Amino acid sequence: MQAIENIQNLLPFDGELYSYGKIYSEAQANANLNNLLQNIAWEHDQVRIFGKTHITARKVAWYGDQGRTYQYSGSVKHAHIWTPLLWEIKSQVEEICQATYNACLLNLYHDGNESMGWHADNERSIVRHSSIASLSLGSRRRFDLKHLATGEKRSLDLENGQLINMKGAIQEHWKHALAKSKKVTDLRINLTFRCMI
Ligand SMILES: O=C(O)CCC(=O)C(=O)O
Ligand SMILES: [Fe+2]
Repeated sequence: MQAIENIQNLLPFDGELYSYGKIYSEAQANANLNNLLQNIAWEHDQVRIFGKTHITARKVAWYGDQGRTYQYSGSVKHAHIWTPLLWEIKSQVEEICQATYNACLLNLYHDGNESMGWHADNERSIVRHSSIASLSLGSRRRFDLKHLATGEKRSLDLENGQLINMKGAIQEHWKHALAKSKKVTDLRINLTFRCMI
């Protein structure tokens, strides 16, 4: 893990993106992945595209502070209460990113066929310009960013145990996506810690 002073913004303008590198050893990252596979209430997501509801192959889960519901993607999400491990990871991520979070969206990609399309996390239910910390566990996958106005692109290979942090105006000016990959045959879990209104 790098000291916070050494961390550089990876975006050229209009927002902030930081990578803290791998915050867990390979063994610890694998142990966390296995724990989350077992103990998270995974379910398939529903997304509406051009008015039609689709069930995603990717699985998701919402966790957060007790009794909270969140407006997200046009529906109300009831958050499960933090598991002991999620709470521990949240505390570690808060310390590294110097921010506090009250919710976590988890995504489970079974292999490289499963992906996430271009989007910004710019819902009104997210505190404006707040930090969204994103922890990767499992298979290495490519994370792409594209500036809305200029088309400027950036890409990062996200490793097992790597933590990144999106902040400031990034969600207003950049979209991001998790690319498909034919080469990836194993699973990946991603955790995004968020500050919801
Ligand atoms: O899996 C990833 O790295 C991306 C997840 C993401 O963009 C999101 O949950 O909003
Ligand atoms: Fe996102």
